[in-house]
Amino acid sequence: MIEVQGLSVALGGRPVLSDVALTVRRGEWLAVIGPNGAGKSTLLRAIMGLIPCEGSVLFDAAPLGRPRERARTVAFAPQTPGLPPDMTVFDYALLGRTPYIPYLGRESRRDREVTASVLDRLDLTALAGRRVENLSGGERQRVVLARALAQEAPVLLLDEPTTALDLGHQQQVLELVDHLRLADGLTVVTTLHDLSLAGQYADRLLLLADGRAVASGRPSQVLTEALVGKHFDAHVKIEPGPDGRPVVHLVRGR
Ligand SMILES: Nc1ncnc2c1ncn2[C@@H]1O[C@H](COP(=O)(O)OP(=O)(O)OP(=O)(O)O)[C@@H](O)[C@H]1O
Repeated sequence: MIEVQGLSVALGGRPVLSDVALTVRRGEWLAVIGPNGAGKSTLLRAIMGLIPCEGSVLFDAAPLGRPRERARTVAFAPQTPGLPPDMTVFDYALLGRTPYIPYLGRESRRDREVTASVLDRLDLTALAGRRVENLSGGERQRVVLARALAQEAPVLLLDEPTTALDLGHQQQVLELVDHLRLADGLTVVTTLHDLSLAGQYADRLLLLADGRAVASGRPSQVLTEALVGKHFDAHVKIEPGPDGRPVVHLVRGR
C-alpha cells in the first residue's frame, strides 16, 4: 500500500507539485493523468525518493529504506532512461535482479530464470543477445519494463509505459501488468497519456493539473467531458465502451 500526503516539490525554484495526496491499496492500479507539464513524472520520481520533496510517502506504513532495500520494495520504469551502451538486452534486464545478488557475488540460476521468463512474456527472447543501443524505440521501452518486472518488487511505478509501443504491444504490456497485480497483488501506479487506456485498465484515476490533484476516483468519475475539456483544453466526446468503461474520442472542428 502506498500512502502519500501533503507532497510538494519545487524544481528550479518553481513549485511543480503542491500538496498532492493519494492512497493506492495492495493489488490496486492507479493511473495518473494530466496535460503536458502537469507534474506526472515528477510525482512518480518524488514517490521513488529520487528528488527532494515535502510531505510524507509511506509504503506499508514505512518510508523507503536505502537503495538496495528500496529496490526490493518498488520498481520504477522511467519514461526515457539512458541505456548503457555495450550491454545486451539480457544483461540489461538482469540488472533488475541486482538487489538480490550478494555484494561481490554473481547472479543465481533463479535470477537468470526470472529474467528469461520476463523477457519471454514481453516478446523479447529473440532480442536477448542484441545490444540495447541498437533497439527501436518500442523495443527499448519493453526492455526497460523487463528490467523493472525482473525486480519482482511488490510496487510497480511505470512512467508512460506504452507511448512508443504499437497497438499489440500496448495491449500485451498492460495485460501483463494487470495479470501481475491480480495474480501477485502488485500495487501499480502508472502515468498514461492515452485516457481511454487509463480508463480501461486502472481502478482509479488521479487527474493532475498545474501540479495539483484536481480530480480522483473511478474512471467514469474522472473521465468526464467537462473535466477533460477543461484541463486538457480539448473538445472530446466520452462514451461507455464495450465493458462500460469510458472511451474518449477527440471531436474535430473546434
Ligand atoms: N529539473 C527541473 N527544473 C525545473 N523545472 C522542471 C525540472 N524538471 C521538470 N520541470 C518542470 O516541472 C513541470 C512538470 O514536469 P513533469 O515532467 O513532471 O510533467 P509531466 O506531467 O510528466 O509532463 P509530460 O506529460 O509532458 O510528460 C514542467 O513544467 C517541467 O518543465
